[in-house]
Amino acid sequence: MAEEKGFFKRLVSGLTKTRDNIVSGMDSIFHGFSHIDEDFYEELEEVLIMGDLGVQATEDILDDLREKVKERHIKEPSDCRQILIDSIKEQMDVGETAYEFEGRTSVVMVVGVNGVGKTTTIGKLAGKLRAQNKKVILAAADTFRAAAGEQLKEWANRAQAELIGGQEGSDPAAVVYDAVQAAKARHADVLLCDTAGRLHNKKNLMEELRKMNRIIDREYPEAFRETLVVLDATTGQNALQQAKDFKDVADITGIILTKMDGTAKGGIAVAIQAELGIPVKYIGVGETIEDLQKFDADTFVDALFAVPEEKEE
Ligand SMILES: Nc1nc2c(ncn2[C@@H]2O[C@H](COP(=O)(O)OP(=O)(O)OP(=O)(O)O)[C@@H](O)[C@H]2O)c(=O)[nH]1
Repeated sequence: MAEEKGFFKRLVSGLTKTRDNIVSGMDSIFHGFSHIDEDFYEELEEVLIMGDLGVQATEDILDDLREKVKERHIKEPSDCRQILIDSIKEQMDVGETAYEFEGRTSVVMVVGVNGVGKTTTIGKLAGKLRAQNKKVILAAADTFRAAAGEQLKEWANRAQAELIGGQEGSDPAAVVYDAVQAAKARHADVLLCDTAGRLHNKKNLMEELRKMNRIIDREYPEAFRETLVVLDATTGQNALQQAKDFKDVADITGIILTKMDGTAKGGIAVAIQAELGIPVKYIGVGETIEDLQKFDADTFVDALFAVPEEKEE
């Protein structure tokens, strides 16, 4: 319980810039307007768009707000605050997020373009699983980028996980094949595959991912499967676009949003869940191995709209 409280506090403080960007703007609208009119909705719309909630989610949230204002005969702008909070939660609802792979023999494919924090995130995830006493193997199947393998090796050491790699420029599918054999032989709980994410050639990327998936299907049919996309929250709408692009080429089961600490663009989590219906499973909140947290939309929205002073003890 105390830990939960600490977690919420940290989340509240980590979201300071996002809060300044979205909630402060909203609150000044709720207090600045004396009645609810078109200008009121327009200004709210601007704040939501500027807060990276995305065009689609913003429209849906405001449609819902308009409807409820009408239904409930609401006159006071400030009475809209709670409706808006509930509406954001509703738009983000993707059902209960499952973390089944954490408790089963599984293969987790991790995709994401260079620079988003993919390697760091895989290291953190390996650390998290190791802390649960799982046997973890990492596959360095991002053979395209020089030094990616080296960096992953460091993380593997840190997390005490085993690393299966290949030569730079070698076939990623061959690395995955070797890693699957190792995972089976050593009775690994989770095989985490660091795969390349070069989005400029979607057809090749799709082929590459298909090839890897075929190998896993054939060689390791008993393994539970998960495909996670790593996105950099600080890139806002670009992150949303990347998620869409990856969704086009693979069956994405979850998203990891990195660099949520200190960004003003945390609203992107709303856009991703509302527009794509894919759960954000984890958020990165710093550079160390402990800085990966499970994401829960309701807690996120509550933390975003929390008044920080009130949460201090
Ligand atoms: N503040 C912060 N920094 C992070 C987070 N995740 C990653 N980083 C940093 O982002 C930088 C890039 O991370 P890498 O893991 O090298 O990301 P990458 O370049 O995507 O790796 P590849 O995809 O393998 O090329 C590093 O300096 C990380 O420490 C996070 O959640 N918060």
